[in-house]
Amino acid sequence: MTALLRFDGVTCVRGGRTLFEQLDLDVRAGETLRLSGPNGCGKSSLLRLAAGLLRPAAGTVEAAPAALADDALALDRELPLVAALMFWNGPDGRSMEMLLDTLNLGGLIGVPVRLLSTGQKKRAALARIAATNAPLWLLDEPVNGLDGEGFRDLAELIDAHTATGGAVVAASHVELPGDWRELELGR
Ligand SMILES: Nc1ncnc2c1ncn2[C@@H]1O[C@H](COP(=O)(O)OP(=O)(O)OP(=O)(O)O)[C@@H](O)[C@H]1O
Repeated sequence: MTALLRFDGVTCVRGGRTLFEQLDLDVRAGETLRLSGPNGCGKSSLLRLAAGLLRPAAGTVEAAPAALADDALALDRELPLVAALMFWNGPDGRSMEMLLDTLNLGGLIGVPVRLLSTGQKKRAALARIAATNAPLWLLDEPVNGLDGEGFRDLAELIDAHTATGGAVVAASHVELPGDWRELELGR
């Protein structure tokens, strides 16, 4: 199996504080990894390292093309939802119609992004990730704001992604639907 993410002896320092040291990690095609641990232990920082947005203080990070969903919605707030999402629709990305349907966003395609509710924005962020053709999904607290149905929709999206050779790394304080390998930081 191909590794879509590999950390080799990675040390992460932020604001002069060492969050983790000498971390080795492999995430392969078809795998899902949940990052857990207390507030401030470095879960989001690990995702940013994987996305190439942060440099390790030591060690190396190798990653396949990645899509990150964190606090930044990264969708034009003034555009109707479907137009904002189309910006991210990679040439080999999933069909937008199928995505909107899976995430129960079909009725909102003409609504400007800024008017979406918290849970709808979360769904839109997940649609953005899935609209790219990035094999590695990096999700920061993906179920925050989602209702029970959203939880199931996320599971369906992740299953489809891993079944087609993708991988997912998610930082979450709560259990996520499906089978996840777990990495606890800050111990
Ligand atoms: N830009 C920055 N400059 C300096 N320190 C930062 C920066 N961003 C984050 N930190 C610090 O790095 C540490 C880890 O933050 P991070 O967001 O990775 O934690 P986390 O495990 O995701 O936390 P939470 O569970 O609260 O989301 C925190 O102490 C935070 O204050």
